[in-house]
Amino acid sequence: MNSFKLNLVQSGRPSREEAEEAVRTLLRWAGDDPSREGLRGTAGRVVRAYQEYFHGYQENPEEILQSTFEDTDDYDEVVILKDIALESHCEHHLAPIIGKAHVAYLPNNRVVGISKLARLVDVYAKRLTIQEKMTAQIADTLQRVLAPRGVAVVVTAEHQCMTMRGVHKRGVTLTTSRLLGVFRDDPRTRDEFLSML
Ligand SMILES: Nc1nc2c(ncn2[C@@H]2O[C@H](COP(=O)(O)OP(=O)(O)OP(=O)(O)O)[C@@H](O)[C@H]2O)c(=O)[nH]1
Ligand SMILES: [Zn+2]
Repeated sequence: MNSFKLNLVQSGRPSREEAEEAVRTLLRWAGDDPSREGLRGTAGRVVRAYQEYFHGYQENPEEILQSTFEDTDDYDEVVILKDIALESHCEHHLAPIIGKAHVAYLPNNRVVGISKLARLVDVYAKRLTIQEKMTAQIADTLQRVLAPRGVAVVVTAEHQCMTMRGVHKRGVTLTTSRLLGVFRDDPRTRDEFLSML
């Protein structure tokens, strides 16, 4: 989502009290009484949890990648950050998506602090999404901002909407990838990346 669309979403944002009331409505819909003692604080907790689950809407992924280092002694090999824990939610059922992301790039003079790669994953994961879109967004943003010689992103995750409900299939993982630049065009670089995973 670009910043213009993001602002539109934000300007229509309900108040915290309205969000809590919506949670109480869902609790009544489930068949319970939101005013009973055990549930009295639940609406507030759920809204605070939503702030965590969806904090990616408040962040600008391009800003995260702004601080780069150029003093690398001409380092020109693949940089790969593996096994980045990924916590997201599907946009169809608001159910958790739990998995891992692997992010690689081949620098073109500039490198970025490795924590920023993990932060970039989080920005897109902490929004409502589907895995294909999240994978593409992570890769495309890296390519656009750092302009490296190539980018590769692989995400493997389990979708709770397939385990807790619906088709009820446990232990199924979905793998998605986006390869750009040399990772797409040069089989040796692609193989090197895949063998490092
Ligand atoms: N491609 C893709 N599909 C997803 C992702 N997350 C959830 N889905 C799927 O989105 C689909 C939504 O399908 P619908 O038929 O509209 O919804 P539904 O009736 O709840 O579907 P079931 O899950 O089959 O019960 C389901 O097949 C989900 O498995 C994702 O990240 N990528
Ligand atoms: Zn889903």
